[in-house]
Amino acid sequence: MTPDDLKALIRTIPDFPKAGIQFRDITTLLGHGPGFAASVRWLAGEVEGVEAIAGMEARGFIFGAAVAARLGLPFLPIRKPGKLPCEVIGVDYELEYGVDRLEMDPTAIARGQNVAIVDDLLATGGTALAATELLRKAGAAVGRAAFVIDLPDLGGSARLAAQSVDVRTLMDFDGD
Ligand SMILES: O=P(O)(O)OC[C@H]1O[C@H](OP(=O)(O)OP(=O)(O)O)[C@H](O)[C@@H]1O
Ligand SMILES: Nc1ncnc2[nH]cnc12
Repeated sequence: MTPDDLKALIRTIPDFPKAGIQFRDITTLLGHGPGFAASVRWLAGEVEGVEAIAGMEARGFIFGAAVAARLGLPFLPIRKPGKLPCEVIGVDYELEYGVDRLEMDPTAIARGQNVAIVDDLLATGGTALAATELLRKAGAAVGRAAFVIDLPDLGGSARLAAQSVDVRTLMDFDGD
């Protein structure tokens, strides 16, 4: 399947979760077996060579865990607040339509371990930057991040690049 075939599987819902947001919904891609498989294959190819995959709750778990299993790598869940039973480190952040917090177990990775971030979508980059900060605090080397969808108008890709993260995106939606 081509990137255009995969893009055609994304559903756009206007004014969700707030007025003015064009919500790019992956539910329809996940519901298409060959499309989901092709997306996971593409993501895995972009991050091959790292030692672990980190994914952000919730949609990052879907793609991140599938990529980690495909590559035979550990998967590191970065969670929304209050979910992890252990001591955590956390970061508050802003995203396209709100504010939130991410937490992780700081003992989950070895110092210097080369970790790639995988998520469904990159918008302002708030989520991925918070994950990068957390992973680096825990001692990881974060050099790469891969996303199915980029919203380039919101600048996340440039923000991550400024933090020395090599960003890979399968498709973009720029105001269309
Ligand atoms: O680049 P940003 O502006 O930070 O936006 C991108 C983030 O927004 C969505 O997650 P959301 O917080 O909506 O949570 P969900 O995965 O639980 O749906 C998406 O899955 C990304 O993680
Ligand atoms: N426009 C958007 N569609 C889907 N998920 C998002 N996360 C942040 N912005 C989003």
